[in-house]
Amino acid sequence: MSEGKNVDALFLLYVPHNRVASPRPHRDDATTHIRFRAARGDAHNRRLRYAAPRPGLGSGTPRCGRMERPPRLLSSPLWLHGRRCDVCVSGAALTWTAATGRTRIPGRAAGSHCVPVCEIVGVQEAAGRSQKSEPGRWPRVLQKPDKSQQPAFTVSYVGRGRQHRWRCSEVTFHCADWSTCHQWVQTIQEQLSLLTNRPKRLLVYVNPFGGKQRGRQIYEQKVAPVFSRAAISADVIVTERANHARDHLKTEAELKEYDGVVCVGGDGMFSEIVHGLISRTQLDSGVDQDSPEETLVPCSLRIGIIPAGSTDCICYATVGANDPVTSALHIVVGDCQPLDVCSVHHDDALLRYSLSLLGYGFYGDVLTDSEKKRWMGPARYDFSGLKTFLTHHQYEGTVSYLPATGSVGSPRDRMKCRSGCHVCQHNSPLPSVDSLEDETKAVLANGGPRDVWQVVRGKFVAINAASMSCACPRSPKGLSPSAHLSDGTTDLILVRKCSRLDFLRHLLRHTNKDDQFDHPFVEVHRVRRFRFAPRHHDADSELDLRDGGKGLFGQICRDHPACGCAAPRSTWSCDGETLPHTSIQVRVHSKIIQLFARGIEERPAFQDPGVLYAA
Ligand SMILES: CCCCCCCCCCCCC/C=C/[C@@H](O)[C@H](COP(=O)(O)O)NC(=O)CCCCC
Ligand SMILES: Nc1ncnc2c1ncn2[C@@H]1O[C@H](COP(=O)(O)OP(=O)(O)O)[C@@H](O)[C@H]1O
Ligand SMILES: [Ca+2]
Repeated sequence: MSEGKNVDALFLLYVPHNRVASPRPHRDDATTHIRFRAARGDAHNRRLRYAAPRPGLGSGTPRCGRMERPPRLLSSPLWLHGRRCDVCVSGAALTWTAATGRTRIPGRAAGSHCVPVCEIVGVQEAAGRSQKSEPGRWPRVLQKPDKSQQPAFTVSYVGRGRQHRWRCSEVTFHCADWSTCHQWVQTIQEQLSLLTNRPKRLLVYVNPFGGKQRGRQIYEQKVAPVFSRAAISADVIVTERANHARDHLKTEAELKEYDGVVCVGGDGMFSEIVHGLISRTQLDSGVDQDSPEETLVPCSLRIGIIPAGSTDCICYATVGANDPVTSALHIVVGDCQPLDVCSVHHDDALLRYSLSLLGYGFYGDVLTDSEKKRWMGPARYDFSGLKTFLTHHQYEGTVSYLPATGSVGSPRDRMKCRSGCHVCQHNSPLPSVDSLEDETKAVLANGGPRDVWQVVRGKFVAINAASMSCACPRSPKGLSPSAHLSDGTTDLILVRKCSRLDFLRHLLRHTNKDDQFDHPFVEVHRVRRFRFAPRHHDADSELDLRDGGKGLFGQICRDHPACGCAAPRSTWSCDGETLPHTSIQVRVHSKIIQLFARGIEERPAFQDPGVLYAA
């Protein structure tokens, strides 16, 4: 969800009447455990203040900085770390302020705090002593309230750490009596139940062998507690083989029962989920995926990625961090980030879909070599990367591409895709004719902008298509730093024949601020489609590759490029999987899937500035 959508969500939260004081239906919901009941007018409740929203409010910017005061639903003095606080919840935010200047809360820059309702994870009654959360750590499991102890409730909420990491923070308020405590819990839960974008039931696939083989522990120790705090129920499947998740999604899973699908693993595991969901959606809609000209039907279920793989580039490029708790919290708050998907065909057969990197030459060779060294874990890429760099092969072929005419932005404009990205918003959906400039209308009247295929022939060290930045811990800015998540294009990077030293210079620029495209042997184009054909393309040699490219013929040519028996070939790597053909056609399909993410936040949408509403 973008910052803008956050703001919209806050507006939606304004409640048109005093819900708290009115009698309400009894609801026993196994998931949320909300029990509505009439408010009692006893002595304690008189200390609670209920306020109906005033007409005309709610038009201010609902940030936690200075703003118009939103209508309060409930406010009362409570105790935090033994000190009195004025606590208030509105449809927009939970706020608490130290009652006097002298009673400032230790460890806080100022005595006022604000948590937007849309960033509250959950609320629970929690009796007992005051509880302090440890920054960066998951709060310990709360004890069931012991009625003989002091009544208290704990609010868990999104806290922002460094480098786009989120953590589950918590604050525990102590109340004078249980009645007050119940009222607070009910009121906050009621506001949370109005957030319709939040998932309630998830289907989770865990790859126990991805990355450092910690997928299962990561889910159990870091993610499940967050889901449980948010009252999300999950059906968990630990995969038993490659493509288990894909096949289950494609044919068996009762998708209607879920609000989203989550994978715990790396980019390869995410790719399985995407293939399963896209195939299921196209099958259900009667779309022939083997036809490169078919328009794909977008998938309705959102996908969450809990990073537990080797590269985790999708997570890094869509959230800004590869941190399981951060990703779990993006799922809890119900974020939504559309993504482009490239279909990769060989003639009239779909080979795969690609979301991040489609690479031939250097990255294809790294991937092929690294697959034999899976036992090394994520380090296999460094080992195979060095080996492939030293062999320094070049591959001959023809690249044809269709430039993304009419789209905003270019690969070298340094406009990074961030939360609420205007390039992605502008480039689709297509603008209505009325909104176009006269000049554009004239071009359209003359038959539209001409789609002219461009052709490049030669020897290449690498041919890469980056449909997103492909930022990852190895290269925090990525293969194409200004590529966009959902602009309907992919950045085609051609690294022509060059010396090993020049290629090293190019690679090193992926790790510093210099422009990796600023070399005479590198060109980059933003495209909607492209094709590649290796030199001496013929059907028989494709068959060799279909056997894994490991036939005697293929091996000799790769190892002895000068033998003259045929041009050496690389293999395409598609999001970490090798393709069985070298001759391919690629087409970008815009916004076909959606993630539980919001794009990388430029600045936090909400901060805890210590200054709240203007008086
Ligand atoms: C001298 C230092 C040079 C450093 C250059 C680093 C450039 C790294 C760019 C990496 C882009 C990665 C794009 C992501 C691809 C993934 O889909 C794929 C599969 O991931 P996973 O399932 O998690 O294993 N990963 C790769 O193809 C790894 C490429 C690594 C190349 C060194
Ligand atoms: N239970 C399993 N056993 C073996 N392979 C699996 C299993 N579950 C998934 N896979 C496959 O493992 C591959 C790599 O998984 P991934 O989670 O992406 O880890 P990594 O990032 O280390 O490559 C994926 O292509 C997926 O198809
Ligand atoms: Ca893109």
